Amino acid sequence: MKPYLDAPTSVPGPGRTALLLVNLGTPDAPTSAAVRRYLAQFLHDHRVVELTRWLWCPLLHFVILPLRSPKVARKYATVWMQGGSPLLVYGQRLARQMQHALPDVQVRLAMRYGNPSVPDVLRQLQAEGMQRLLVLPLYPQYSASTTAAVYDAVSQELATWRRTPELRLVADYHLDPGWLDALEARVRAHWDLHGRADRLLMSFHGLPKRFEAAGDPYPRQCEAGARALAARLELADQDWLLTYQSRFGREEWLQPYTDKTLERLAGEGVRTVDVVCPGFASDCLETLEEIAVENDEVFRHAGGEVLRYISALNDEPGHVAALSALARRHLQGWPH
Ligand SMILES: C=CC1=C(C)c2cc3[nH]c(cc4nc(cc5[nH]c(cc1n2)c(C)c5CCC(=O)O)C(CCC(=O)O)=C4C)c(C)c3C=C
Ligand SMILES: [Fe+2]
Ligand SMILES: [Fe+2]
Repeated sequence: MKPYLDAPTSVPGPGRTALLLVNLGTPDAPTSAAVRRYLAQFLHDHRVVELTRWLWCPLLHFVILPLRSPKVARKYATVWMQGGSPLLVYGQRLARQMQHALPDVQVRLAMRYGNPSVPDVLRQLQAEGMQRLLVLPLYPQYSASTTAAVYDAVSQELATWRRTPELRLVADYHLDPGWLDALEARVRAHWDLHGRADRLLMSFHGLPKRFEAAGDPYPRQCEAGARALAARLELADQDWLLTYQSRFGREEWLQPYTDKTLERLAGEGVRTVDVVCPGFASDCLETLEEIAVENDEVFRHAGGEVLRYISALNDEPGHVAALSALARRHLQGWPH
């Protein structure tokens, strides 16, 4: 029998209720070794890659990690910030702002893969006397590959505790009015500054098409959120498009693909596009590099003139307010 991690005998600190924000994760450094460590953890998760390990492990260890790690490390180096990876830096700023908005709750950020890890942060909270835990995965749309993987990490850690906290898990917030308000304001602020492009592209992280057939609600939630945002922005059908980015591997992913759509639009004579990525709570490699650099090149190479990337909500006051209000609602009925 595995020994359980015992609760501390005296419970210090004011916060009995904790809010754990969890994002996907990121390497500790923009180096090949650090990226390899991170990708190895990420791509071993059965929620992310469902292939049998007899097949996947040799491919991962002998082909994907050696080839991909140095390449991806070079990309991370181009977006790296003073305090680390953008995903981590913006996440920490968001957590800090939300702590101000929720002073009676201990607000922490963890990463599903890499650091600060979910087990490490949960143990810190346990040492501080946590009795109730609300987990808010920073994914507006639910997917088994992201949201459920966060649930797994939390429950795997709590399975080793003798005294577990009361637990609530947020599934998604893809139609949350406060979150939509923040997104709408973000796009309108961009338009006020730069004017409107010919099209607004709403680009979401993709998923193998197989996930949709298996019942993952992700694509439906992306569509519903995109339609709601378009309605708030008073866009006509021909003025906006929903696309999926960040394909990984050879199989078919959700379509239409972002890069192919940009090529097509340029070919049809569209000169300018604004791109917003409503599935990313924080800017990261997939927005700052893949959209703002790679897809900008794709669009211009195909004859487009300007691709303007509209940054993620990050630690904007509207985002802080929306997620804090959302957390408040989920905390209802719990004493602090
Ligand atoms: C926002 C939702 C996300 C979904 C859904 C998602 C699914 C998914 N991703 C991969 C493979 C990779 N994703 C990578 C990076 C990455 N993915 C998300 C979000 C979602 N992924 C974020 C926020 C990030 C950025 C991390 C950062 O540090 O900036 C990567 C790593 C980068 C690379 O090697 O290209 C991979 C790999 C799969 C296979 C998948 C669904 C099954
Ligand atoms: Fe392996
Ligand atoms: Fe991803």
